[in-house]
Order: sequence, then structure tokens, then C-alpha cells
Amino acid sequence: MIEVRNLHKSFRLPPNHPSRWERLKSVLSGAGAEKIAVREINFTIEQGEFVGYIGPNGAGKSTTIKMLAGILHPSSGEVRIGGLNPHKDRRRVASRIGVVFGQRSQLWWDLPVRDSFDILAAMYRIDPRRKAKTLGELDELLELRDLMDVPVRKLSLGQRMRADLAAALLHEPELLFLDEPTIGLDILAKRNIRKLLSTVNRELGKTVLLTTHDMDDIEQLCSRVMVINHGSLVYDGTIGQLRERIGLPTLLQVTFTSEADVPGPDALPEFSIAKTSGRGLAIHFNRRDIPAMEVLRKLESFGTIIDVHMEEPDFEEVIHQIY
Ligand SMILES: Nc1ncnc2c1ncn2[C@@H]1O[C@H](COP(=O)(O)OP(=O)(O)OP(=O)(O)O)[C@@H](O)[C@H]1O
Repeated sequence: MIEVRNLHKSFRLPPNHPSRWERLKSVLSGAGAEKIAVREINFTIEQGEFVGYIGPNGAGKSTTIKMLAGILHPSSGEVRIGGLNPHKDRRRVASRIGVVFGQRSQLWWDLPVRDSFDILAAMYRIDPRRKAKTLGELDELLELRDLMDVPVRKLSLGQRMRADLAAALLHEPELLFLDEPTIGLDILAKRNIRKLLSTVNRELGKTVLLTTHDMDDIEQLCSRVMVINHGSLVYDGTIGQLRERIGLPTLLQVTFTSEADVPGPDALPEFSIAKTSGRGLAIHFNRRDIPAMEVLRKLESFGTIIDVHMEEPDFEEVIHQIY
């Protein structure tokens, strides 16, 4: 669905000369410092995937997405969306992509939601019967009926996200770019939007690329995560593998039927005891060094276990380690 090969984008920063004429001359002659926003990145996203694209501010996420959407021209390298070059085939690629920005709406602020849908349908030249059918399906999923006659500025943020999602899906794109779709929402609204996004991916079969600073979005939605830092792709894989690679400790708490006979730390080099209290024992271990099942087997040799609780390292912490 998306193929990116050696994709590179650099910007020429205007020199900081006090004279406007000198600045203009430098820009025209190609002088000025070079800022590399995206550095020779490679990835492929298959149809139906839900991929998180994360990185700190200024890492190169928006620049990548703009090149995928054909808004920016790469300095070098290649992008293919369903085999098409987004820059050369911008109109056809646009018809295959839907975009949702959490920070700004693509709907017309003072118009009722219905009018925005009408304008978008005209822009994408959607056949009226097709539009009615798609809107009916989207209404079932996103519960749009009560929003249709309300001006966008009067919608709550959660309602606006539902309307924006419908607007992005109205022309039936196969691919969805989501930029901070849960920003500013309260916990309940976040949960609701995540559920909808998951349905859009699983049931409508849309391929999704999500950029977010909310690690819960990533953890709850994405089967795969790509991390960009200083323009370079520094990780591409599952969240589980990322945790393993960083090697932060996992916490395992067990309760024995009676007070256990736990040997001293020297006899247990693979893990560290975090806490012992009566029948309870909490240990830290590293999945990189030893699988969880093996740890459990060792603990079983200390007594009969009746309860097990495991806590993975906080994803936020994992990401912090990469940045
Ligand atoms: N038009 C431009 N001219 C010069 N530099 C730019 C331009 N657009 C982006 N940059 C620079 O390229 C780098 C990557 O920017 P980009 O907007 O892609 O980051 P981002 O990962 O999307 O950040 P954020 O999370 O803050 O949105 C930044 O250093 C930015 O200042």
C-alpha cells in the first residue's frame, strides 16, 4: 500500500543576514544552511495495517506525511501509494487518502456539518447515491445524525472528531492519515474515538498511519510502531520487541500458598527481588535475558504459586529511552 525508499528531505534555511537584499541573493544562489528533516528512510506498509509513527517534536513526522500525501516533493528517494507517485499523480493519490488533524478541522467552521459533507462530496465528485449510501454507513458507525444540522463551531471536541472522521472517509479512501486524533479529549471521549478508529481499521479495512504523542493511542491501537528521531527511522517493529530491545525491567508479583523459602540474591542472578512480604514476592527481570515462563518456573521451585501479576515497563518510559 505504501512504499518508501531512501526518502530524503532537506530544507535550505534562509541565511541570517541583516540586509534583505543579501538574504534574497543567498537564497537565489542556493546558499544558506541545510536542514535535513527526513534522512534516507525506508519502510513498507501493507494494506490493513495500523501503524504508529512517533517521534519527538521536530523529528520529521509531518514532513514524511506531507511527502506521502504529495504536498511536499522529496529531495531524493521515492514514495509509492498503491503504486502511484503522490507528487506526479496527486489527484489520484488524494482520492485514496483521508486525513484527520486533531488540531484543526477540515470542516467549515460556521456551516452545519451537513454542508461540509456536501462541499466535500462536490470536491471529490462523489455520485449523490454513492454519497447517501456512504453517509448512511458512516452514520451507523459514528452516530452522525444528531450532529448534521449543528454548526461545526458548536460541536464538542469529541463530536467534532467524529464529524472529521466521517469527512475523511466520505470519499472512501483506502488509507487514513491521523495526526493527533485524540489530542485534548477527556478520557471517555479518547476511549470512544480509539474504539471508532479500531473499527475503521478492522471492519472497514482501512490502512491507518497514526502520528501521536499519546502513548496510550499507540499501545491500544497499533500493531506496529515506527520511531523517527532527528529525521532517521530508529525503530520499526512491534511494541513488545521495542520493550525488549530497550531492556527495561518487567515486574512480576507472585503469591504463594504459604510463606516461601526464597534463596538469597546470589542464587538468583537473572532477576532482582523488589519486595518480599509474607506469602508475596515481587521481582524485576529483563525479558532480554530470560523469558517470563522460565522466571515463573524458577519461582515455582520456592513454593506453590496461587496468584501471578505481571507489569510491563511503561511504554512512555521505553520511548523516553530511545529519544
Ligand atoms: N518548510 C520548512 N523549512 C525549513 N525547515 C523545516 C520546514 N518544515 C520543517 N522543517 C524542519 O524540519 C524538521 C522536521 O519537522 P517536522 O514538522 O517534520 O517535525 P515533526 O516530527 O512533525 O514535529 P512535531 O511533532 O512538532 O509536529 C524540523 O527541524 C523543522 O523545523
